[in-house]
Amino acid sequence: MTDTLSRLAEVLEARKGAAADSSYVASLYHKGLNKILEKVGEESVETILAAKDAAASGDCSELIYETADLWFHSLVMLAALGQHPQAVLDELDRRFGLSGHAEKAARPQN
Ligand SMILES: N=c1c2ncn([C@@H]3O[C@H](COP(=O)(O)OP(=O)(O)OP(=O)(O)O)[C@@H](O)[C@H]3O)c2ncn1[C@@H]1O[C@H](COP(=O)(O)O)[C@@H](O)[C@H]1O
Repeated sequence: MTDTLSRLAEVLEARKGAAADSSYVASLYHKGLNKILEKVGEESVETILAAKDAAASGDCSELIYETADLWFHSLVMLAALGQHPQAVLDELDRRFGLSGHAEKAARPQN
């Protein structure tokens, strides 16, 4: 699972030097952070709507598709800000060893 994130992170990094019209990710970088954040917002809403539909119909295929779009655009956002997905996995690993109250107390301050 983490191998997929690593390979995708490598591709996202490589797209930083690419021409705007050469790929979708390159075009997002050229449009800038606001466009990337707009896409994260759009995909969040689409994921929520797909979850509501999945709960009503029992069919989760659209929910999986939209969640992949949301994860992907979140990775583009992190890459645009110089962050690797490993940082998020490290944070989840850190929380894994903490109980609810301890986790809140131990949250790193920015
Ligand atoms: N995982 C993805 C991925 N998921 C979703 N998308 C794109 O995200 C867009 C989301 O759909 P929308 O309809 O919301 O977007 P749109 O209408 O194209 O764009 P807007 O003009 O509305 O912003 C689609 O164009 C999808 O093709 C992705 N594009 C690329 N990847 C990965 O990123 C890698 C690099 O992609 P390129 O930079 O395109 O080579 C690829 O090899 C893939 O592994």
